[in-house]
Amino acid sequence: MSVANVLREEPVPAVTPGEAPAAKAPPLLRIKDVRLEYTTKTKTVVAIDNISIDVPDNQFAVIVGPSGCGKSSLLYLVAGLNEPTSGEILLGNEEIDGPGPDRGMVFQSYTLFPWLTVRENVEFGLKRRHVPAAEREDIVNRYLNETGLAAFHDAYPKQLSGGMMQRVAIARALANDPKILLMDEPFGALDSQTRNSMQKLLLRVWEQHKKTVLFVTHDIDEAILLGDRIYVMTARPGRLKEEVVVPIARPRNMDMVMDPSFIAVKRRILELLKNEIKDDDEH
Ligand SMILES: Nc1ncnc2c1ncn2[C@@H]1O[C@H](COP(=O)(O)OP(=O)(O)OP(=O)(O)O)[C@@H](O)[C@H]1O
Repeated sequence: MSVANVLREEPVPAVTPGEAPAAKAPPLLRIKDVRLEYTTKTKTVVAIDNISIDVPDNQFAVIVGPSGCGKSSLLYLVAGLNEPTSGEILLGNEEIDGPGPDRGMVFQSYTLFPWLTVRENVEFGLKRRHVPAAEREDIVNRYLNETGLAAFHDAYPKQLSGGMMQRVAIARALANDPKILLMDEPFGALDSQTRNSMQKLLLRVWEQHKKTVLFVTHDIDEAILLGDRIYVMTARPGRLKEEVVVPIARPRNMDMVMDPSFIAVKRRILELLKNEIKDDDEH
């Protein structure tokens, strides 16, 4: 559901969110005073301004914000695909200065290698790191099973639906055992039914591994369903408006979208976004 759609929903009674269990682990990801400018021939655009975020280990962190506020740009900085104009980003205690296998990426667009089978795609990073064949096979089989792909292990990407391709992308990212999974609207191109089943799958897989995730989405329901904490950004230049902790117990499922605690969090996020969405068309 888009932000605009959510904003048109009927009002619901106000409910105060309860306290979430405090995150005990120290931050795995530290984004410190980050500013990002894009300079083109004619102008300089400040995409992100002075963002500081600490994501604790084993947390599912979600970024929401108006279109063009710098969500993908922030994820690309964490991925090491671009550098901040100022500020720094630390993973563990190390400053990020380029892409690395400690970060697994899943994008909205399909990024599988078309010439490799499902199995070979999932195996790709393991092979590059010279993981022994028997171990590789165990790891790949495990993730193929967990993502429901075992029966399709010999298929090529062009034979798969969008949802199936994203399953492969998730399995491929997890097989490398990254410290953090970076997901940029991974279900944004899927129809709503496939999207729901992918959310279910991701919840199931995440409950199992509790891998730290940084997930970008426009979909507020998706953010609350998946996230432990949601970072709400302002319109461009993107700044952190508020960190909203999601006080909803796990395991979670789709039925929870009608729970008072879910609705209370949604109201809070919509309130935070209300003044930001107005500028949407300018980007
Ligand atoms: N390579 C680039 N050169 C110049 N400007 C850019 C570049 N990439 C992004 N921008 C601008 O930076 C701002 C942030 O873009 P970004 O894609 O990070 O936002 P977003 O929040 O992910 O947007 P959306 O929700 O629409 O996907 C936008 O105004 C965009 O036009």
